[in-house]
Amino acid sequence: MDKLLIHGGRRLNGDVTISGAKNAALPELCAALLTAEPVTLTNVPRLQDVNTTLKLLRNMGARAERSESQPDQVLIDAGSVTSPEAPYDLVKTMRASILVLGPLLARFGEATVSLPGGCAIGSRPVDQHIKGLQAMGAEITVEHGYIIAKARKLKGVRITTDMVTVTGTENLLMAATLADGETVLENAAQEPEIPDLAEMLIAMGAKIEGHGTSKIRVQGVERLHGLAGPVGHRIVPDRIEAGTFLCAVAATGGDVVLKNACASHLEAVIEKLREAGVAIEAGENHIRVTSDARLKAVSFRTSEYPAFPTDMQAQFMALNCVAEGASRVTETIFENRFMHVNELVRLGARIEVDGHTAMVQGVEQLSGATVMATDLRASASLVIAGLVADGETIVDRIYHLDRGYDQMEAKLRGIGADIERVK
Ligand SMILES: CC(=O)N[C@H]1[C@@H](OP(=O)(O)OP(=O)(O)OC[C@H]2O[C@@H](n3ccc(=O)[nH]c3=O)[C@H](O)[C@@H]2O)O[C@H](CO)[C@@H](O)[C@@H]1O
Ligand SMILES: C=C(OP(=O)(O)O)C(=O)O
Repeated sequence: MDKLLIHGGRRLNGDVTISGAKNAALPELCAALLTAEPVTLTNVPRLQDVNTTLKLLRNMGARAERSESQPDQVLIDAGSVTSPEAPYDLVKTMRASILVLGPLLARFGEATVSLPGGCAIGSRPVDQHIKGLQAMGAEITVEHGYIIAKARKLKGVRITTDMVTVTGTENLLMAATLADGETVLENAAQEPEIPDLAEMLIAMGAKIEGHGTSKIRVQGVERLHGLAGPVGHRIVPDRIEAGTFLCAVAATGGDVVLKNACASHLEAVIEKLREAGVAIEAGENHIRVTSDARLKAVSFRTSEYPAFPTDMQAQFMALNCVAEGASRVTETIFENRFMHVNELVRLGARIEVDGHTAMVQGVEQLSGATVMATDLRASASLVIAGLVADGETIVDRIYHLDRGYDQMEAKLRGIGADIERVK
């Protein structure tokens, strides 16, 4: 099993290119199921989750391949889908597989999708996806661990989800594009990946308004067309990858330009970094981060976009571990997203958890050790901690990291980190 071997203490300098967003790529690959014509996506990150989605689409009979000549481009042709099914073997490795449910049901009138299990960060039910599709007229049963959904034709309705759900909004949005009449999604998620998905659907012929706000209106159309051409739809930059690099440079010190990064999608994180003493210059298509002195600890609370993202909680906590003073980190989205705490403590951090809150007392220095990654962003926080720790850190179980970061260790090496992948 691959591990990362890190020798801490190097400053980071230079520039690094941010990849396309995992959380936009996954729904957008699934959106290609809404049409029988080919769809091209560009700026597709090289991630295990993308490979899993491509496998899932091929398993249904679609053509889904990465271009050999242009590796950030993927072509999907769902004209040949024969089996609208997502089996447990593929779904269990990636919760976002649930995103095939809406598109399959809307286009084929049926779908059989394995229920995703819980995961390290929480139980993560999909009841809102199911309730929304039922409101649109689908008959849904759950049998033998599978969601079995049928609908001759989905119908447009007003849906108010009980909470803000990102993939729930995406599933219902995709389903609504081919429904009969108007669907209004109230309490919709506003994460930048949703307007990006909506723009792709609009380019395919969908009629959508209000994306990026909490109320999305969709007028169903008879059919969607493909998105051919060399660009097709270009995936928005990954704000969480960018935020992770900002935290890494903030922690180690240095001067780095993130290219292909969108500062306006990271306002809450950038504000907190500035509060900590990090200099950030936000350009049109880049972000420059400069950090010299020891940072000040900063308290924060995760919440739905545009507030501080839960997907940045672990990485920012790593920063607080070596900052001056005490901070309070409150997680409001997932019930169990402090799995990194015990591993950070093994590196010498001082953290106490009480329910949804972690109290972090900054220390002057962390000391390298072997630690275990438990989920995607927990892994990233351990990498950041390893980059500042004294001596050698080994981060084990990095398959979590490979799920959502595009060549993280190569990118970090490119800006001066001493990090390598070992068996
Ligand atoms: C592929 C993708 O985009 N993943 C992101 C997405 O996950 P995901 O879409 O799974 O997260 P949600 O926004 O749905 O979850 C928000 C909260 O709602 C709860 N909930 C959600 C749906 C539902 O039917 N019932 C229910 O109770 C969840 O358990 C959680 O407590 O948004 C999360 C919150 O920003 C991010 O951490 C993930 O990186
Ligand atoms: C929790 C995450 O992803 P997923 O929803 O794919 O598990 C994440 O990206 O941090």
